[in-house]
Amino acid sequence: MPTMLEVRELAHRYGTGPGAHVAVEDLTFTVHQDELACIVGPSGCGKSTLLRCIAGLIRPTEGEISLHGDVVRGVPDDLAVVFQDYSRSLFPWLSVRGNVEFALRTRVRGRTERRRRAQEALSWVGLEASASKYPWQLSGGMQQRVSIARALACQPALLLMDEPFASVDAQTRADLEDLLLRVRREHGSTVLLVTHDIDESVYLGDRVLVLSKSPASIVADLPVDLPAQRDQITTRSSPEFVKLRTEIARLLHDRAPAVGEPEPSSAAEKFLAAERAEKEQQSTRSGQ
Ligand SMILES: Nc1ncnc2c1ncn2[C@@H]1O[C@H](COP(=O)(O)OP(=O)(O)OP(=O)(O)O)[C@@H](O)[C@H]1O
Repeated sequence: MPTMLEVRELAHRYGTGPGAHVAVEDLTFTVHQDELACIVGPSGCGKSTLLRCIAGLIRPTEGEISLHGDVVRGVPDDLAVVFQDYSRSLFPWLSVRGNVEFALRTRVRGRTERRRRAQEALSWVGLEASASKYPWQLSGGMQQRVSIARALACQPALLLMDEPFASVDAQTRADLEDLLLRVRREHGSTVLLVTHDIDESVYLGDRVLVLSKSPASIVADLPVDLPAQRDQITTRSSPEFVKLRTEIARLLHDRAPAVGEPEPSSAAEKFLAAERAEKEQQSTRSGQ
C-alpha cells in the first residue's frame, strides 16, 4: 500500500530558553493508505501536540510531515479531525444534515451534491432518519456519530481522531468502535487514532504505536495480528489480543521492579486493572 502519512524526525518545543518545554522529540513513522494506526501513550506525553502538528495547526520546531507526498505547511484540505468533545465541535443552531453540509461548503460545489454526500455519510453511521434533528436533540453517542459522518463526508485522505470515544459510556463506546471498524471495512479510509485506552488501541488498530513518557518518542510499533472482522467479546478474549495488550501495558509501565515488587507481568496486569477501573469511573460519570 502507498504511504499516506510520513512523519520524519519530528520534534516540538513550546517556548524558548530555559523555560522551554519539549513536548515531542524525534518521532518518525509512516501510515499507509487504508491503514488504521493507533497511538497510545501516557497522559501528557505529547499525543495532542503530535496531532496538532499533523493537522497543520502548529508548526513543528524540527522535522517534517508529508501527506500523500506533500509537505504539510498549513491545514491540509483533505484532512479531517474528530475530537473527543463532540458537544463543542457541532453547531447547535444547524441541523444534523446542516452540520455535515457545512463541512462540505468549500470542498463540494453545488447544493444538491453537498446534500447527497451528507445524506450518504449519515446513512453510513445509521443517522439518515435523524438528519433534520438538531445536535441537542441527540444522545452523546449519536452526536459523535454526526462528527464521524461529517469527517467521512469530506472523503479525507487522512482522518485524525483524538480520543474520539472517551466521553461516552462504555456500551456506546463499544458501539462506536464497531461502527468505525464497519465503516472502514465498507468504505475504506486511512485513520490515525489517539487513545489512552490500551484495549481500544488493540481492538481497532492494524498497528499500535506506543509512545514514551514526555517528551514523546516511539518505543514500539506493533502490528496487530487479528482478523479484520472483530467482535467485542471473541476478539477481546483471544490469546493474541491479551498478549498484545499485556505487552503494551508493560511498555507503558516500563521500569525494573524493585526488590519485593511484583514481576513485570503482574505489574502490567495491575496497570491494566487500574486502567479498567478508571474507565468504569469515567463511564459512570458520563452516564450520569
Ligand atoms: N500550548 C502549550 N504551551 C506550553 N506547553 C504545552 C502547550 N500544549 C501542551 N503543552 C505541554 O506539552 C506536553 C504535552 O501535551 P499534550 O497535550 O500534547 O499531551 P497529551 O499526551 O495529548 O496529553 P493528554 O493525554 O493528557 O491529553 C504537556 O506537558 C503539556 O503541558
